Amino acid sequence: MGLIDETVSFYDKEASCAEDQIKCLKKQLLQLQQNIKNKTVDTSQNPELQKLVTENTKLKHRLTILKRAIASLSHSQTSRDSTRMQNIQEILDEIFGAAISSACPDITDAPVVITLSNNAKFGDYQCNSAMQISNIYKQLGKKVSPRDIANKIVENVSPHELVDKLEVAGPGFINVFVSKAFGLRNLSTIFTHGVRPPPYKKLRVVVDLSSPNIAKEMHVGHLRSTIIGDTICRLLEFLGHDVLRINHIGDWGTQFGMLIVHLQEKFPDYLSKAPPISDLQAFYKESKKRFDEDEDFKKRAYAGVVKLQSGDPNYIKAWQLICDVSRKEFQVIYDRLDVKLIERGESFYQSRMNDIVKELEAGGYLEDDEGRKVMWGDKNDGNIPFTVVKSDGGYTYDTSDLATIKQRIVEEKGDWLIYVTDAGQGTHFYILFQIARKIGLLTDNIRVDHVPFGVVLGEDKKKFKTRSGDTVRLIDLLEEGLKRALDKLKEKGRDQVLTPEELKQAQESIAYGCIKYADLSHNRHHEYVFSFDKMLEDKGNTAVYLLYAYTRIRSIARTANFDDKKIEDVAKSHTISLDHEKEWKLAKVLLKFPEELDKVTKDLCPHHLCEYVYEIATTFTEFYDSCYCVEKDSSGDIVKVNHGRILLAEATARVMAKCLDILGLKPVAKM
Ligand SMILES: NC(=[NH2+])NCCC[C@H](N)C(=O)O
Repeated sequence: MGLIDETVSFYDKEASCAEDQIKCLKKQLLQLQQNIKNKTVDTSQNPELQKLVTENTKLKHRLTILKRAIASLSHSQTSRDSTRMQNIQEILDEIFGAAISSACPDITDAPVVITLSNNAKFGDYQCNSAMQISNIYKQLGKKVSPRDIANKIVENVSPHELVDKLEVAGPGFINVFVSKAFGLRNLSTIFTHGVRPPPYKKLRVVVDLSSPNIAKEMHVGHLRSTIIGDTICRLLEFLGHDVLRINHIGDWGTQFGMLIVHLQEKFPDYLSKAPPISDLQAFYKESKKRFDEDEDFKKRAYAGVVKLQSGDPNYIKAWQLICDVSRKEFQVIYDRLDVKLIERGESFYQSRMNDIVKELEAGGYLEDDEGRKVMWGDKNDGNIPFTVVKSDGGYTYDTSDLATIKQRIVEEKGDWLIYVTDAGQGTHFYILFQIARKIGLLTDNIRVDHVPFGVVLGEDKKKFKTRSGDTVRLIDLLEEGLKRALDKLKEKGRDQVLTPEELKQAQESIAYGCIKYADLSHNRHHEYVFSFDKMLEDKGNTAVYLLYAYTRIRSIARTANFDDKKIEDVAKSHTISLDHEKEWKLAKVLLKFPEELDKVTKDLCPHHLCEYVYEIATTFTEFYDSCYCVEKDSSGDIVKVNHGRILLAEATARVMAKCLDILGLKPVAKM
């Protein structure tokens, strides 16, 4: 046998030996998997395995403890920041997390379940982990009662300023009572440093909102996107993030071919004299009619798109003229609603679309589909592919969003991308994110959200339309809101009391406030019925109720003749009063502010915040009904002022003001 043969046979043997080992390991693995499935890992047969499993459990456990320690360390460093309110839920998660790890060292990743208590008798928060942990023990063949576990957890909770008292109740609930000292210290930061959220890691967030289309109607769907998107931006800005508010207007579609050619043919001197196209919708309809009926025109329109997209100066000029008309109309709406946006429409991405198409092509991602170039996300999930290039070589909405996501990640260095559109575009964004992951653009450290919302219905529960069946013009809608708000104010006789200027401010505050709030207070996933009558009611969770409630709270300090300066002084010399049951109840609602913000940050559903601000208003009424702040005698002279309560009322007003501000509502001093 030659040297080569010998070597070959040696490696042959090695290989078959390795193969045997693999087979053996596979068998063991299979056995193990089977055992795990049957939840009866019989390690007693194999002491080696048993050792490994124990070792593994210990390691995992140490890892959990370490992770929690790191989290609590980094948190306690920031939470010692005495200039901000703290998130109670988060603190409880941490201290109970640590206590549970110590109490149940034999369980890895034991569940830490902390909820708000729905009955003050049972404390303010509850830890409900013991029941679940008892079940886990049961599966492991150990019988431990939830109550025993709960007691053990309580023994292991290290003392914290937040916790006044812990109580084991019922089958094994742990009731947590928040301490007044903690409450007082937290609420006092409102006077020393203003209403501030707990610290968040600053992120670069790109929010795509509003995004109407040039020359087409800006409809209620765009209004929803504007309102919901604006609130999300306001929230994230308040949390200290760096937010880029992008208005991705549709300014580059094929409709421009027909619009421009129609403009050129109807107003040949458009380059020197501004064409009368202020009614752009009518102009759009005219050109669309020609486009549909006249084959020749259609051809010229298609050629027009090509000219525009290749940058022909005359076409660009015409395009700008048309865009400007729409732009001005949009701006009127944004100004009225006080929404700030950066316009960056589809046209911005023209060259970037060329680039991304080239990249996808080079990466071998594109498939030919009857002349179209398509790209799949996950082929197995039943969705259709993206059309990246049409058969005529043009790009699509899909292509433009591939460019937006790349631009926002690569150029804007976004840590978090948010797209606010109607729910009908859900699949589009689902596929977009899949593709972005597939090409390595979207990585795990970047958060992306499509924020969908349901359709707006009329009171007849059908699609929101005017009586004649046309889409409702937003400007008309806002005008009607103004008219109805004024009627409401007059009905209450406010026109007799307020100055014309005050009346106008109240009218605008109510009109725009109620339109925004009606939208925001509904779970955005559902459709909602647009009803001026409902939104202008002054009872229940409406903007009108809240704006009135807020003004009333603000006026309390005024009755005591306290101005801002005086309140600052009082805040230095007195403490917020928390003794009365209703005072403490109100205070605890205010203390929830950080966790309410956190909730909205997680699921981007603003209705949580609406429910919260409503809770503040109703709890305040309860407090005010049983606790006097300013006492006057029969002649109206002040006989007693309760400084601590005025401070509590003022703290309430400030938290409420912050919530209203995030919701885009503008309270006025008098209404
Ligand atoms: N990047 C985006 N796709 N943003 C949303 C655009 C919305 C689109 N213009 C429409 O009216 O439906």
